[in-house]
Amino acid sequence: MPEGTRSGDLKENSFYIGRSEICVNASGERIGNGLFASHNYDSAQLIASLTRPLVASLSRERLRDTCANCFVWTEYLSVGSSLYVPEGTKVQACAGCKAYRYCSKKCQKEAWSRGHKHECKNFKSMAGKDTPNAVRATMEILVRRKFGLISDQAWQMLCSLPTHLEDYKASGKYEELQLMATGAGHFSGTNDTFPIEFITGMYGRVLSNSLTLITPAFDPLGLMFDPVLCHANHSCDPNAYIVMNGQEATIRSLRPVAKDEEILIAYNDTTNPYARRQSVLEARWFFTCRCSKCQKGPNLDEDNWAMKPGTLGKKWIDIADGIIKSEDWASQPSNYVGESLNEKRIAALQGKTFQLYEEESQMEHPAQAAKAIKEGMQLCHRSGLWNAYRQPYAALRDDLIVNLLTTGDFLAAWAHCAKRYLYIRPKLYPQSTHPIRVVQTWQMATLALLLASNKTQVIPGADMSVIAFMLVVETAQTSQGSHGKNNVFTMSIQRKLDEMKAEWSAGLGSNADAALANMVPSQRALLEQMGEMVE
Ligand SMILES: C[S@@+](CC[C@H](N)C(=O)[O-])C[C@H]1O[C@@H](n2cnc3c(N)ncnc32)[C@H](O)[C@@H]1O
Repeated sequence: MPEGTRSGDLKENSFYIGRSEICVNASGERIGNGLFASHNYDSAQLIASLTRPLVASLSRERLRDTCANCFVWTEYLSVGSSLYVPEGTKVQACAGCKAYRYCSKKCQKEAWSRGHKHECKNFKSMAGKDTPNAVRATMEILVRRKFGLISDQAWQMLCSLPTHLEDYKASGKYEELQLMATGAGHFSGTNDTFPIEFITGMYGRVLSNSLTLITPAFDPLGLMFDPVLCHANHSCDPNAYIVMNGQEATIRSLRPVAKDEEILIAYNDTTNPYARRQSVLEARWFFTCRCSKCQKGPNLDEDNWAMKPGTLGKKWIDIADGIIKSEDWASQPSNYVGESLNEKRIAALQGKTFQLYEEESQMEHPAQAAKAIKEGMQLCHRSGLWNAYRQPYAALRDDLIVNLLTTGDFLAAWAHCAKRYLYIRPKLYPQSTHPIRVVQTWQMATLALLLASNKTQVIPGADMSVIAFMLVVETAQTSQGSHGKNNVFTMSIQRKLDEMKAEWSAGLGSNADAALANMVPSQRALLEQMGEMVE
């Protein structure tokens, strides 16, 4: 792809596509394209904005409660999402296919002219079939191209993305790919337009290049596939990220990006240990990551254990040996720690915690999930091996907080939020404007507001309304950097802050600012004590 290529849908022409510096093979040859900055950017700046990803396909779970056009999610929202979704927002099924739902006539009309008019009957004929979203996305691409709704430029850019067909063949998944592609061609009525080999390649591109479609609060909704966004390569030490604002997708800088530097985002959780990151990237995207972080090997904070392998207690040695004997995953590369028996034992315990984490993330029932989360966290804590920030301990705690909020155990949720706020997030997300850190702090602020309104006594002397105010002030500032001033998430926090300031002024009069400033230091000190309430 020549330098200077731009997508027609871009609002800002602030990057170009060129030969990637990070996509290299073992001999250092450049084997792919990537996005490069056309200007210098400071951290927490907008690099580019797209009115809408070319294709966005909701997951099965979100099809029933999310607008297929503007992606507003309407039921059982996360704390982050419930901030900006107007109460009472509902979605209604398309009368034709009954598969897609829309929150308004306007959204339905937009989707209809974007291409749904050509695919509605296809989805109707698939009623009752549990079609994966990558197949639906492939069908949409094929239909829209067939009817001239994807420009030649966007099409060429899509077709230049790697299909990874050879990798699918090598991993024994090619036949399944062909089967799905045959279905996509048949049900979209495009098998007269595109040969099956081409459709298989396009399906391979969707599987290995699509990004996660998210809400502005980073809740996963499905996948997106876009000629520009999908040219961004991965780094475990990214300089940028994608944040959504309704339909709009923006690329923002996580740290300063120099003109002509490659724009790199994270495809997976970069807080995971080295071996885990490598194997996830290999399995899902078929590459060996040689980013600046991976080049340092398993020697960074993410790989630190809280104690030496040889000092593991007898009980844990027995548990680990039991796992090694009975479970295949104990010796998988993703759990690799080292060659000695003690390191293999640690790898087995690590494998167990990741297994529990992955299982609980799939569980729909909060009580079941809570059991697996607690088991995983106890293993991390009681074995003495894990620092609070080492994965999956930190991720289990994140899920525990959501679980406790769902079941109404607000005080326990608060204790874990305080622990995370003080001891975990500065390690995992050192930038104050890191979007995950900002969303987590907002979750904590909402909880503080709730505890304040319930007049919950967290610890003696604590005034949760002051603590809530401090957290809302913090997120109002940091969300401007993480999400941008015009993002619905940022604007809703700002509105909340204005409301709170008005309430404080009504209560304390013209001295409100000075009185609050007086209370903040002692409440901050109490908040630090709250970080010690849980293990
Ligand atoms: C979304 S595409 C990115 C654009 C792609 N590099 C291209 O040439 O069009 C994802 C694919 O890019 C490659 N890729 C992305 N990040 C990489 C990295 N850090 N190292 C090696 N290959 C990478 C992998 O082939 C991956 O499946």
